[in-house]
Amino acid sequence: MRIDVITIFPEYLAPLRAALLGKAVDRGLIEFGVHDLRDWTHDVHRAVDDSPYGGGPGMVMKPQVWGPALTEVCAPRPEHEGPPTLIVPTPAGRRFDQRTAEELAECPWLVFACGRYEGIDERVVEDAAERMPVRELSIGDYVLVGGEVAVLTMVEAVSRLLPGVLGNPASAQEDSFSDGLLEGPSYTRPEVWQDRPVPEVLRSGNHAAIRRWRRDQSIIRTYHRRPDLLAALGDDALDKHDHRL
Ligand SMILES: NC(=O)c1ccno1
Repeated sequence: MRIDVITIFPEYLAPLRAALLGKAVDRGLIEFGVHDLRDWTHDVHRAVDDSPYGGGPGMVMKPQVWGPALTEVCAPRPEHEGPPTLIVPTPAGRRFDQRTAEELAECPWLVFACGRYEGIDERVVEDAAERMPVRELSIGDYVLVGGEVAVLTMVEAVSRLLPGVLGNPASAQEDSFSDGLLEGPSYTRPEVWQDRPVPEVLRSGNHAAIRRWRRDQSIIRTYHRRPDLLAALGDDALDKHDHRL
């Protein structure tokens, strides 16, 4: 997978080259390109924003800067048959969740456009959508100062799903949300800590009972913390879990 990020703060994306993601880059599983939007400015002040039409607070990012930046960064690449998928992080976007991460993990090339201020002139997205798939996505119902932190979140959620990135692929299959439920509690040594023992079933060696216990804990935790996820699953899916709350 190739991932390009366009931003006015390239240094914000430094974590992309650390830890797990850095190892994935070193192993050639992911190719990153980080681009400074100001490289496409034309004036001495390297301005990327201007006042909003219609008035109002804040500034809007200029189409004459974003347009050429996207044209160049999204230009056809010999190693990719088609155009990239353009992701625009915005609080006004559709919700980014585990399903979205799984969908994006299937894309061979992603380009992230990090907006700042009051966002990017709407015509930029409209124009890009004529040449490539565009997804405006939100990582949650809150407003960040810019898209960079959202990009780091989405890139990590997507990259960890790529074959070979996680040491044990089963980890991604058993994660929270992988089956629409929250992951249950986990334990490791010692067997007793602060007079709190590890649940006996986990030490029983009875793998069928352990699977059932973990499934029960997952459904109970989801019921108490995210009942909306249970509602979204519906009864059929819960029956699959063969559980009584
Ligand atoms: N909630 C978000 O994804 C977001 C992106 C930029 N600002 O907020």
